[in-house]
Amino acid sequence: MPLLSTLSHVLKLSCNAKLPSHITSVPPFITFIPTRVQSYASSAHGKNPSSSPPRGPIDVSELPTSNANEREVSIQWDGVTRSKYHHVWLRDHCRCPECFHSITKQRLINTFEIPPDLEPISTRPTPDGLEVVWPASIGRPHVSTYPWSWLRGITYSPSINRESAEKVLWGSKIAKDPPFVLYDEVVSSEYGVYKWLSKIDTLGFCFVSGLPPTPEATERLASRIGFIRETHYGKFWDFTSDLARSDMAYSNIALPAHTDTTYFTDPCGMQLFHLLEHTGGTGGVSLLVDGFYVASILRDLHPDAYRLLSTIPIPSHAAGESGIMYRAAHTPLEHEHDDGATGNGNGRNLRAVRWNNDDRSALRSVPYADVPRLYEAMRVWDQLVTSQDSEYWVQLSPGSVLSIDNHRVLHGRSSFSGTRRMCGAYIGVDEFRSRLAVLSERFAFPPVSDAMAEHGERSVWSPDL
Ligand SMILES: C[N+](C)(C)CCCC[C@H](N)C(=O)O
Ligand SMILES: O=C(O)CCC(=O)C(=O)O
Repeated sequence: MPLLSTLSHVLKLSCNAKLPSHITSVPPFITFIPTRVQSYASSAHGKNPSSSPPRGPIDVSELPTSNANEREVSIQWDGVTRSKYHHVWLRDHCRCPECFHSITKQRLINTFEIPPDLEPISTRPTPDGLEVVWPASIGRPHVSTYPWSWLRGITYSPSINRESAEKVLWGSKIAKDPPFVLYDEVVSSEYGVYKWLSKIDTLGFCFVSGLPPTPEATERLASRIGFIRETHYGKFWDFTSDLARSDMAYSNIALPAHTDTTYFTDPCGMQLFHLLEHTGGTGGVSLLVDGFYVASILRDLHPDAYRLLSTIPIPSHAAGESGIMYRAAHTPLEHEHDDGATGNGNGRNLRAVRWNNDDRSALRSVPYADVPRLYEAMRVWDQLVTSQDSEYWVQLSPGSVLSIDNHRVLHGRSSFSGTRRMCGAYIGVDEFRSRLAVLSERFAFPPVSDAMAEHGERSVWSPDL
């Protein structure tokens, strides 16, 4: 299902807001977009088309104009849009074979030999880009040419909103049409993996259906993303309620909505769950909650609670085994290098949700005055997480894998009786993002870069470098 129709469909599903008074009825094809749906920039991949540079060669008659002063080069893109680039920045970003390794994509130039007061001998707009001639530093002048599309896409003055693929937030109504892909397509084609990972990147989870109900098929699926992340639970896990590991996941009690491995400084990025068997009992229903959706509600309705959960690190531990003592502290709401959440509480660059109240350690370093307010903030957060509007309960079954973005979607389960066997694996967030970024170079639209579109190879001017 194309993203747009997914978007409108999911928005319809998650829309609980009342219609504005002037709208008395909405034809089925029109989607009322609740104010709460925000796009969260993720550092995963791709670029929002609106921030993408102009594609392809520029018509010579429409070349941008440029001029240089003692500090920077200004480029006038059109009548109203202008960008400025410091000379030292331009020289440092030369990507000719002398300054940048075309195969390893690593810098060769020594940044710190560039004179801080460097000025170009000349700058000239050309059909291939901005040509800059630098004074001789090693015997002869150095000529750099910067493609227009690269300069436009990387402009930092003015900076552009580099939102990547938007996140589509959801509530309980996602149950009507949850995202899924087919196992055969994922194991047989790169495009199938791209579809799968794109859905996880956009929605935070995705089912993969049509698997053989075996650990082997599940492990094969996990390896389509990258290497499995081994932890103190082992590499590929196959578990039941026998307390084989000293963690309540290895029991039959209910687990409230949480994210895993909050006790790691780098919590696992993805996890796969495959229910292989449940006999002789009931329960064990799985729970999913979109942490980004809940955070958007918290930010709009309880900004003080949002700010507290964005600024106070909460400690967690894993200490069930005598030879294990993992400890780490994270703010439950973690942002891109954005001080918005700590400053004016806008927090529009939410990067991750870290929440596991059962694994939380003693609160030992919260300022006295903040303790009551922090408990109130956690209570409000918990009320939103456990609300009917947020909770998506789903009964897993053999042959279908649940894959989750553990930096966004909380998961849990109801208690159960009988014999229940679950297998799965963790994947590192960087493995997930790298795999999706590489697939996006081939399959994303619009193409990530002209070189990829034209030659199918990664250019030194790739906007992701
Ligand atoms: C997934 N697997 C059963 C292997 C481990 C579960 C770990 C659960 C732990 N309390 C946490 O939240 O990280
Ligand atoms: O048993 C389940 O369905 C989920 C267990 C769980 O929450 C976990 O392993 O983190």
